[in-house]
Formats: sequence, structure tokens, C-alpha cells
Amino acid sequence: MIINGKEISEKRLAALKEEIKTSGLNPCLATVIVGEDPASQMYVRMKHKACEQVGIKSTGVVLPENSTTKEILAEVEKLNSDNLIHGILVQLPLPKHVDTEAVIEAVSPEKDVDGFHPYNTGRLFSGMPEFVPCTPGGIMTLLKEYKIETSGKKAVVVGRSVDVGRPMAALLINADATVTVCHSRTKNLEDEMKAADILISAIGKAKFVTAEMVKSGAVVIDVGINQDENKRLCGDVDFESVKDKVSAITPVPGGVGPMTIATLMENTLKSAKMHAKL
Ligand SMILES: NC(=O)C1=CN([C@@H]2O[C@H](COP(=O)(O)OP(=O)(O)OC[C@H]3O[C@@H](n4cnc5c(N)ncnc54)[C@H](OP(=O)(O)O)[C@@H]3O)[C@@H](O)[C@H]2O)C=CC1
Ligand SMILES: Nc1nc(=O)c2c([nH]1)NC[C@@H]1CN(c3ccc(C(=O)N[C@@H](CCC(=O)O)C(=O)O)cc3)C=[N+]21
Repeated sequence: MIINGKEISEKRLAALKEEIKTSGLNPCLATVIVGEDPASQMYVRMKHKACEQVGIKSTGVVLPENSTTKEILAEVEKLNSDNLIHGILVQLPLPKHVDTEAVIEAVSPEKDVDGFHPYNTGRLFSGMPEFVPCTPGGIMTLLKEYKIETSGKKAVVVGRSVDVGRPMAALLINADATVTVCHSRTKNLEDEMKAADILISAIGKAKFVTAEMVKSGAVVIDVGINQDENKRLCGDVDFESVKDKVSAITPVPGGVGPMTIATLMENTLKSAKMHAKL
């Protein structure tokens, strides 16, 4: 079975649009982008487009590549204190000279729709999530939509980044899976991966995961966004060779990516609801 993230995302966005229309709320997302990386610009454009689609207002702060950490922090502070803004997303990666952790920590946890602030990662790891990072959150939605059982299953997450691997592991623990997290220093990676009932690959290497590395009948979730030898978009998984061996797999494009955006919209509405109660 091929898991259709695009379809589920469209369904969630349509539901969100209805909910926003009748909510009486005026949710607003602010994005911050530093520099002119074309991939980052494209992602931010996609996020603004999704906002438009569901009826969330959006505003974009664009800062020059050579901005200092202090200048970025000042912009974040302005957004923190703007009562009309419910969600703040600082597009990553930031330029190398910028203190990314300081910027992430500067975003008010109540507006942290990316779920990257240590307050929100801490809540997630304590089993009391508030804002869940969009990519792993979107993956959990996909698993639920496709009625894929996590309880008691062996889940293997390859990648330990703060934005994907770690929160993915926390969500799977919270969902009663038995979780192994692998990374570049993992010994016998192939054996670890082959033991997985649910394999989540968030590595960033084109076609890294081949059929020999996955268990027959496993569920494979491909987070990677890479380019193949022909400069075409592809995941971490060698889709063609793996798809016939597994019970379910996400394609790239059309799998996890659209769910990231849908979850960002859901987090922004959630934030607007929380602010309305304050
Ligand atoms: N679809 C979506 O919505 C999203 C997709 N992405 C994509 O997902 C991928 C991962 O993103 P992100 O987590 O931010 O990336 P990072 O580069 O921050 O993390 C990559 C992780 O993979 C591990 N890794 C790298 N090479 C190997 C290897 N050969 N064997 C085992 N582990 C390895 C690294 O290990 P170590 O820690 O030891 O260095 C690290 O933990 C990228 O392709 C990115 O573009 C990201 C966000 C959203
Ligand atoms: N603060 C922050 N938050 C993020 O959530 C964040 C970020 N920084 N930096 C970069 C990564 C990457 N990311 C993606 C979002 C959507 C798709 C997506 O929709 N992809 C489409 C394909 C798009 C295309 O055609 O290239 C798909 O997979 O079908 C992919 C990747 C969010 N990220």
C-alpha cells in the first residue's frame, strides 16, 4: 500500500478551512526567513500558500543573509509581542554565523508552532505535548489515518535531529511503540533497520534505504528530501525496490512533506484558540 500524504493533507486542510470559517478566530502565522536560499524560499512560499488556502492570515519577515543573531532576535521579539500574531516560524537552516539555538529559544513557547522550543520539546518528552514539531506530528497523523498500529511495535527512527528524529522517537514512545534511534555512529545499522516493524528514515541521503535493509511487511516512512542523480526530488528510500516488499510506504514527493504543511496549519489554529482563551 502506498500512503497518500497529499490526499490526507488536502482532507485535513479542507476540514481546517471549515473550522476556521466558523470559529470566529483570526489566526495569523508569521514566517521569518534569513538569506536567499532558493529551497527555503520555496518552502516558505508553500507555507504562505497553505495559509491562504485555509483562511489563516500570514505575514513574512525577510532578513538579509548577513543579519546578526541580535538583529534576528529583535525581529522575533517584535513578533512575540504582537497580539495579532499566533504562530512564529523561523525557517531553518539559518546562516552558519547565526546562533540557531538562541533564535529557537527566543520564540515565545506559546507561539512556537514549529514545536522546536525546549519548553515544547520538554513537554513532548514528558508525554504532555503542546506544540508538536510538524513533520513527526504529520507522520503520526498518517499512521492514525491509515490505522497503522504502533502499540507494542518495534519502531526504528534513523536520524536524531531536533526537528525530526528526536521528536519522532518521543511521539512513538508516547504511542506505546518500542523505539530505537539510529544515527551516523550506529553500529550494524542494517540489522537495526531490518528489525523494524515501522521504519522512519530521516537521514537526508538519496536512496540510502534499499530492499535488503527492510523487513518484509514493514511500514516505511520516508522523511528525506533529496535530489537523485538526475536532479529529481527523491527520498531516503529506494522506493522502486522497497515498495513491493513492505506493507505500506510513503512516496517522495506526496508523502510526509504535505503533512508537514498541514500540521503547521493545525498548530497555528491551535495557537489562535489558546490565545483566545488567555
Ligand atoms: N518531508 C519533510 O517535511 C521534511 C523533510 N526533511 C528532510 O529529512 C531529512 C533529514 O532532515 P533533518 O533531520 O533536518 O537532517 P539532519 O541533517 O539534521 O539530520 C540527519 C540525521 O541523519 C543521520 N545520518 C546521516 N547520515 C547517516 C548515515 N549514513 N547513517 C545513519 N545515520 C545518518 C545524522 O546522524 P548524526 O546525528 O550522527 O550526524 C543525523 O542524525 C533531510 O533530507 C531533510 O531535507 C526535514 C524536515 C521536514
Ligand atoms: N522552521 C522550519 N520548519 C520546518 O518545518 C522546516 C524548516 N524550518 N526547514 C526545512 C524543512 C523542510 N520542510 C518541508 C516542508 C514541506 C515539504 C513538502 O511539502 N514537500 C513536497 C514536495 C515539494 C517539492 O516539490 O519540492 C512533498 O514531499 O511532496 C518538504 C519539506 C519543512 N522544514
